[in-house]
Amino acid sequence: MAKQANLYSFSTVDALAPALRAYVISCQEAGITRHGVFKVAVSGGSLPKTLAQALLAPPTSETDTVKWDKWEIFFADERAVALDHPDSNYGLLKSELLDKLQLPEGVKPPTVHTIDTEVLDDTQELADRYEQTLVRSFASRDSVKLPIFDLLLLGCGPDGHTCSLFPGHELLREMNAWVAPIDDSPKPPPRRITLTLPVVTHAVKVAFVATGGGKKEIMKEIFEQGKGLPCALVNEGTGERCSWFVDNAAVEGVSYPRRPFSL
Ligand SMILES: O=C(O)[C@H](O)[C@@H](O)[C@H](O)[C@H](O)COP(=O)(O)O
Repeated sequence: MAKQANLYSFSTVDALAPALRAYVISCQEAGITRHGVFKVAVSGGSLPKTLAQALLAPPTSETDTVKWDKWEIFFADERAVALDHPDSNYGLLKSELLDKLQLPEGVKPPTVHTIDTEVLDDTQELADRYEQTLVRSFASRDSVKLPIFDLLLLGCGPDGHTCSLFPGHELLREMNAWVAPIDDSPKPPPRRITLTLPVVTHAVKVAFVATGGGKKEIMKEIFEQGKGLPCALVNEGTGERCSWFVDNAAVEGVSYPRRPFSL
């Protein structure tokens, strides 16, 4: 039987954060070994806050280092708004994490790939331009069928959506584009762009962060039934390459086996 997603559950977000940090750093090291940089995409929602808690903590050993200068940060999904708009995922990551980095002198900040805000009125063009950004980073679209992120850091919505891939939406069937527009997102704001499912499932590693009791019903559905929910499709498409970092409240009553966290 194919190996399944890892479910790591912690008593609190405070207990989850150090494990998430260790996991991200191990993905960073693998990325640097593979191609000299760490290519990671992040979502919006509550993720940037938890990520900041994990990554802004002081190092506990010599190898426990976030090598920011090697990071290339992309957005797993982004809202079609200006970068300083309160709905911007970039804006959220900036205020929660990027603005708080204390880089030693001479260390360059991470490279952050934002959307092209010149074309906010046209989500197809916005998606196409973001795809071109990916093409430039991941080599030409002709030579690479799909980009391979070192890590995707994702959230899980109360309806089982992830990135801006919503249950039952036609975007789940998109097999060609790397980045797609959506104009009718059920979660506001409606106009967004998102990585497509094949890109998500092609990543070296995928990590979900889901916390709080508000997630327990959907976690039951994802892990016990699946029913074509976007998060379940990611689990199926990635198997053991996928890891869930959750708190106990989010998986109360979920029968899927938890694993003790280890790298
Ligand atoms: O921009 C977005 O809306 C997100 O990328 C979205 O996919 C988010 O990750 C989930 O809705 C979970 O959000 P929470 O972590 O806040 O529940």
